[in-house]
Amino acid sequence: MQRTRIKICGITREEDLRAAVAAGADALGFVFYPKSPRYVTPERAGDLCAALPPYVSAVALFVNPTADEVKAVAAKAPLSLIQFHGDETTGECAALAAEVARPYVRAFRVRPDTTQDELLEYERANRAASPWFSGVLLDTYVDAYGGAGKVFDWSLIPKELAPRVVLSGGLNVQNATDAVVRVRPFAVDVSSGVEAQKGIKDARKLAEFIKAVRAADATILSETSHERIA
Ligand SMILES: O=C(O)c1ccccc1N[C@@H]1O[C@H](COP(=O)(O)O)[C@@H](O)[C@H]1O
Repeated sequence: MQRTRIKICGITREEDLRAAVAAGADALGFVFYPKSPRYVTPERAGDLCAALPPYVSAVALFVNPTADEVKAVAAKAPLSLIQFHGDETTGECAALAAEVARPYVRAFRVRPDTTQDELLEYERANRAASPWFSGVLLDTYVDAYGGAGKVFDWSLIPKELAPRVVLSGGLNVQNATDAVVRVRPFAVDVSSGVEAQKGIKDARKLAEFIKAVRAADATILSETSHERIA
């Protein structure tokens, strides 16, 4: 069993970046969607990324970007991965990622009537579309693009897809352990659940969130080693 990877999204300040890294985050997200309260300019992201140690990834989150916007970010900040979180098409994501030669995850915003077949087909089609496609991120459908703090029904996630997905949408200190034990995703992504206010992280919530995910990892490990012995 691998440990669950953790991304903290919506970093706008160096002290939050340092707190997330100190707490054990694997990846940090920078939001390049001007309407978000967590928006940072490409220049600001570049400055913040200068404080990143090795082996911690920088993720660039876009909502319906132009090629020039993606290129401007790639030129200013050392991003490892793109997160497309808007209404981009499969082909647009593939073309934009190829243009800057970066892997990407693509958000699917889950509705109450989303089917398991729809989610499996979404992953299949994206994987077929581009060698830069890295995986599906599942968020909750709301009347906005993201960072809304709303949970969706995790039982909609197909069992065979779960080990490859990034689970997001309304995760927080209270539900993180349960989310990981129930879904067993590859990674989790949190933004508003570890904030003191919009765009400002809370160092204590960050540390507790990461502890809660690690507690889930320990539970899963002990369950799987019991299964192996039995
Ligand atoms: O964080 C934002 O401001 C944001 C804006 C536009 C699209 C996505 C955004 N964030 C992503 O939304 C999900 C869920 O966030 P939350 O934990 O429920 O607040 C997450 O993947 C963020 O990366």
